[in-house]
Amino acid sequence: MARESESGLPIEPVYGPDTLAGWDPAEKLGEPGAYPFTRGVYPSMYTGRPWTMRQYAGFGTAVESNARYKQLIANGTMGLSVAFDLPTQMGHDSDAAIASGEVGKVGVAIDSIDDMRILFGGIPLDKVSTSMTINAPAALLLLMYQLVGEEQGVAADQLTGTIQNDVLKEYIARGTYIFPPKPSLRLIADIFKYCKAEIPKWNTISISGYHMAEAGASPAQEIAFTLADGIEYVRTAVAAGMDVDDFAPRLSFFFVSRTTILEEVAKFRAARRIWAKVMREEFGAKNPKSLMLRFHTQTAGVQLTAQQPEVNLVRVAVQGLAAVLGGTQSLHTNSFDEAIALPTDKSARLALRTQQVLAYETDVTATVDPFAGSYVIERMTDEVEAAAVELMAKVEELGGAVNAIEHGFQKGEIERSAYRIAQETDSGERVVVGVNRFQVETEDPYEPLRVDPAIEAQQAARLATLRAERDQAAVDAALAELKKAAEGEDNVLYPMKDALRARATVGEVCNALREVWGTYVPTDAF
Ligand SMILES: C[C@H](C(=O)O)C(=O)SCCNC(=O)CCNC(=O)[C@H](O)C(C)(C)COP(=O)(O)OP(=O)(O)OC[C@H]1O[C@@H](n2cnc3c(N)ncnc32)[C@H](O)[C@@H]1OP(=O)(O)O
Repeated sequence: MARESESGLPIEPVYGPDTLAGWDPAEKLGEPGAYPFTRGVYPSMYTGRPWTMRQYAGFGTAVESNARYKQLIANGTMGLSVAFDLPTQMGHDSDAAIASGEVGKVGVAIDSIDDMRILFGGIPLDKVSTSMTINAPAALLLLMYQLVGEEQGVAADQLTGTIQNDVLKEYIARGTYIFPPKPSLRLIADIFKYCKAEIPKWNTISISGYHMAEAGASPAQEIAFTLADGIEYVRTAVAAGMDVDDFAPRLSFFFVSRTTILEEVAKFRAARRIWAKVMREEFGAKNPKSLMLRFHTQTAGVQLTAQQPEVNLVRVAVQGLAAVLGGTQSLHTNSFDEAIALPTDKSARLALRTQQVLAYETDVTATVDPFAGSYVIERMTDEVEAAAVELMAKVEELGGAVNAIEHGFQKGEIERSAYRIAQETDSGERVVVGVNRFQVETEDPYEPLRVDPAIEAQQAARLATLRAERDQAAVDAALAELKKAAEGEDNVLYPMKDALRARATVGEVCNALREVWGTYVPTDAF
């Protein structure tokens, strides 16, 4: 009997040559590194260079996070990935009333250029690529990174990295939005233009399905809604006067990797094929780099369990393997204790070691796209692609990603899928080892890492010093210029950079924009 995949598609007990009757490898696959990029974005893939091992980290103050980054680099990590605390993500200073209790909790607290300088102290920005998971205030953090680079003597055209900058999925699944869709999209177009002119090697956005998947989206929904968001961004930038080949090579993506290896591999391959077609056929992109869907992967946090947490090491290895077999460019493997608390030094190291085993002890990196031609993988790739394309057509019928968000479409679909998963887990139909089967009577005690609550007061004291020391008139003048640009059509990033250089804080800059653009309030249907 056929089993159902996570996307609700059939998985037959046996596939054979008939499965691929009429299937044309030239059309469906092409060569690795060539249209439609099913087999991967680079001709040599990991035989030329392994994926970037990029562990998401950050907590407490810039001092603690800087120490963690140095430890990760010493252990062999290949790129940095910064987690910011919620106040920073929402554009509030650490001493704002609304920040109370959250400072430094889920990531590092960054209030100003002073914190950013400490965060990257002793880390040469021309040698490392840095991803920053920041959305509504993405422009601010990017500019502060550029300013720190300037202080280190690193020219902007030498900087490499990524800002997440994907506000549409914040409305759908993640929640750290500030402004309404229209000014948010305008800000994103300003970022694309600024990077093209000033920081050309920067990946300007990481269009993310990960959080939708964590909220319950199936693999087909995950790629459909993510690619639909991608289409909205491309339309926005084109409408703002950019040539598609001027910004599309620097778009990047971010997906989850679950324990269901076969469907995940199919998903990654299908996503590449859909994006290549959309970019060529709908947007007329000519540069092959514009057609390449490059992506980061994080292993599925939602599949980790607080029960028997060491079992998560095994899950993460399987999930990481799926990402590598699917051709990811960059990977974060979760730490086994992440269902309980922030990773300790040891668990963060073990997570990285998992990637190193995959890269250097297995043979899956010895040949490109090892699953190509497999009856089941090629069939599933076609089926996930068809399911995703169908969902993307529904988004189009609703008028594109933003209108569909305002109708509550993506959220509703994801919630239905999440409900199905919860029901299957409750009934035992979906086995979760250690949770609904193979439990133990008593769990081993576990001592999680805790963030020191005193850091909130420390950050507030730093802010008080900063406000006393800086040239307030210069800050006020720069913020006034920023507001003027936000009211009109000038690129806001240039006056924003002047304000940040003058030591305006994250909260002050975001408040200036809030005054002009307002804030987003979800609609009832949402
Ligand atoms: C859950 C949590 C939350 O808070 O909610 C989160 O969201 S955490 C979210 C965390 N997010 C992230 O960490 C996102 C990470 N994203 C990225 O790093 C990027 O956007 C990425 C996916 C495009 C990967 O970039 P990367 O620099 O690591 O890797 P690339 O593939 O671009 O490779 C780096 C350079 O090496 C070259 N290169 C790589 N492989 C090959 C090969 N086989 N042959 C020839 N060249 C190659 C590339 O062309 C590129 O150079 P050139 O550039 O010159 O072409």
